[in-house]
Amino acid sequence: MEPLRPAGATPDASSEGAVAPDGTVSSRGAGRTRAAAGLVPDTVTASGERRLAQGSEPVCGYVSVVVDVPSRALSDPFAYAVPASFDEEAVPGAIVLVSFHRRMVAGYVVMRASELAELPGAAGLAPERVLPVRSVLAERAFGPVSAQLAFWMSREYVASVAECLRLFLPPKATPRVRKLEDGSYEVERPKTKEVHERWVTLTDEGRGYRPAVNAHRQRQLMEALSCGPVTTRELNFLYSSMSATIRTLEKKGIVAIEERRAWRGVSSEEHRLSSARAQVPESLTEGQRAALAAIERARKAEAGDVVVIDGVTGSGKTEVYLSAIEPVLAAGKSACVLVPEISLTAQTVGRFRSRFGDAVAVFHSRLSDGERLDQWDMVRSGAARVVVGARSALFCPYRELGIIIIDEEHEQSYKQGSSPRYHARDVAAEMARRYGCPLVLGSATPSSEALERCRRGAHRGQAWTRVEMPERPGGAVLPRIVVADLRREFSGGSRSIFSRPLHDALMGIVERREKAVLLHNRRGFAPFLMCRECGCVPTCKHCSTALTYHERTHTLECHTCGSVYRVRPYPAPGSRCPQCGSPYLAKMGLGTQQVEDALRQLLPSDVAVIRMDADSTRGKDGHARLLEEFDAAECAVLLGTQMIAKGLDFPEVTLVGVINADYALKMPDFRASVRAYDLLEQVAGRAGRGERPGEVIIQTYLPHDPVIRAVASHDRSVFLSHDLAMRLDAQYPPYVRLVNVVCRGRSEERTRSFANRFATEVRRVLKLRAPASAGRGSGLVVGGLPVVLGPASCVIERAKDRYRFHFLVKAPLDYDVSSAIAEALARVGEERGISISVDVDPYDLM
Ligand SMILES: Nc1ncnc2c1ncn2[C@@H]1O[C@H](COP(=O)(O)OP(=O)(O)OP(=O)(O)O)[C@@H](O)[C@H]1O
Ligand SMILES: [Zn+2]
Repeated sequence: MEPLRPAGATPDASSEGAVAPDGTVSSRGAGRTRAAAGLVPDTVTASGERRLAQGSEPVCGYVSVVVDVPSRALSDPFAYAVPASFDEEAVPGAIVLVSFHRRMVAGYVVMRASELAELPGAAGLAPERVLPVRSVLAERAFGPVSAQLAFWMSREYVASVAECLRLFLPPKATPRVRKLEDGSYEVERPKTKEVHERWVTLTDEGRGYRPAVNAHRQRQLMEALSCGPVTTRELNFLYSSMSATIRTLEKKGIVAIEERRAWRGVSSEEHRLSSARAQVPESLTEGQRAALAAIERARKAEAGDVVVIDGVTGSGKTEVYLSAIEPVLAAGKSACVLVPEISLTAQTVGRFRSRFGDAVAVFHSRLSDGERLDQWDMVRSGAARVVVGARSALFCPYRELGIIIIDEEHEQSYKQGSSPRYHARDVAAEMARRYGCPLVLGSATPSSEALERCRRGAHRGQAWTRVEMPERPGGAVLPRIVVADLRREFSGGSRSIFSRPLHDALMGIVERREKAVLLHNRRGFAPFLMCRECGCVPTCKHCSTALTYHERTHTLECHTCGSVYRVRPYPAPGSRCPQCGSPYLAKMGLGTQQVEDALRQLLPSDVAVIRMDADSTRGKDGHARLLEEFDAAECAVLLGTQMIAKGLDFPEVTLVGVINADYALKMPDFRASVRAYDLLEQVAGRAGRGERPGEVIIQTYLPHDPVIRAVASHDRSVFLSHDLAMRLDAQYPPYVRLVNVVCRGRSEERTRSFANRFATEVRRVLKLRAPASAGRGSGLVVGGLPVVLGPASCVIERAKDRYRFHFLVKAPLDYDVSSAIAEALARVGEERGISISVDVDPYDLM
């Protein structure tokens, strides 16, 4: 056996701890207020402005304003004076127009004081140097807690305060200030408008009114109104033009017309899915009662405690959420429920609406601007006190937040992929702390971060408690799991997509007229090589990650440390598996469409084959339509990518098949196996949720991998003990914190050298901050000093014509790594043509 040899770089090991000559470094104080330098600009056009401050107006107070300019360096607020005419509007939360460095910009008021010296950091400023607020662009858009949260997020995620504050604004409300050619400025306002509807109601007098026998129209109108108010739009639609009749009866005082705000996005569209209702169950399971008791304790404690519901698939977590929200609403407070974007289907939303009616606002990415704005206003006005949405629903203008619930807590989609790169779980925990309300995290496969915090019992001063729900209600049992060993299938001469066990099970479904779900996962697919005979996937010698195959250069590359290995994949002569020497070291890849074709060939034509992937679900109701089709079919197979794995509750599904579990297993990322485990456990959970028992068939070349063994035995510890030992050994979360810094630029050389300078600066800052007691060369992370790894090329080396280099910082859990990076960033400064992204607690290391 000949080992693969590195042909390129070796890992950077130059991060040595050393005693700093001087332990302290001055840093920019967050929340300090400065004076904005510059002259009052030329003129401002009054487009959209009600009025502008006059230079001579008396000053009635001072405000701290965060200016909305795209620079990380400008996070500190600046002081402005409040002219008397804006006394009432220039309050914290308002958006104002101010002049800043000779131009006009929008800014957010974060504090107000009557004397300049009362603003933090403004003590030394001379009042005559402070410029006036020129105009108020929008009334109060966020409250004081939101402002504090934005400052917290800015520090935690090394992002500008303005960009964090923007999260709390009404949808599309960020005003743009543009300089026109003639030197004047124009404020572009959001274009979305409110919609009002006219409602027709019977007056008290009208109730006894009997129209004349021949007054046909009037009789129709009276009948339509007998059950309650109706909109003029509906009346005109039902009885083509009712306007004249309405006017007549209004004059007589029989009906009244009232204008009300219409809430777009609360479509009373029928949910045809059988499972989109949530009847109150006759009794709760023991696990459900225990979970509710823990949530109730957290609610009473008012300390922002966290309850992790560790409940197997189908254990009834949704029912726990619904029951936990009831006392919150009874206390007059609001509830925020986050679900993964993919779960925001008729099924989940229907369950909440069937329990709480129209008081449920919903946020998902398919809403139009108008719908989004209305849903937001519904929350602000108090008309909706339950919000169900994807991660951004955290930032709604809640009236007294009383509970935050995050379903499928382990989901990667809770991490925002662009700046500010926050994680909804951590922001929610901080919000829970500030509001003193419980945070509930539910999952069948809780994240290792959540489990570790529960094991310790606390995190950042909040209590973390885990409650198990090990059983499905009503006697439903977890499905039987069969592992189909593809190596044996291959050596037995089979080249089919379906192994013998999966083939037979599908035939059983056809015979019994049941339903099956087939998973073909290709998310984040990076080409890799795998031995078709022994299942070996070449991994890096310096890192425990799978190597990525580069077709052009015939190399395997490690994207964590940069090592490069030459390779000849099958069918090139000389192809050899590094483990068993087999010539079948082949590139892996198979599309969903190919699987669909094979299914149609295999199954009789009266079996519905429904494919759900990014292509087939385009369009507004793509998902719902396909699910309804599956629901309505008598006998069907639902084939899809990971989007079919979660949350779906179809009792008639008795078979789940996984085409190839190994795509999910071997990704160049330390979280690859936990993602594979989560996915397999979730998809397996779609089987046997009803009365009939379920079966799961997992096809794999790696039947002995701890992930497969854990799923097969319904025993998470088989996987966890292996995964956690690896993470502790390699120093990965949940034992340390990671920060991934990516630098992008058109010039490869300049980007590389910038990344080097930045990494060097980070190392310097870390050294300076190290306590004198830290020994020389101490590179320990757990309980020791942070280390910097890299820079190296990113997995995706070049994207959109930009070269990408990254370095990783590993720091102890309680180390303030964000401020160290912020300080290093301030020292290297920004460079033209190079963009930097700082990702604290990253999920995507590609
Ligand atoms: N106490 C109960 N008695 C009877 N049926 C219940 C009870 N609680 C929940 N159910 C039903 O059990 C089914 C599964 O519940 P639910 O979808 O909430 O599971 P889940 O824990 O969210 O599962 P997953 O993690 O797989 O999404 C639903 O059809 C629900 O109506
Ligand atoms: Zn490596």
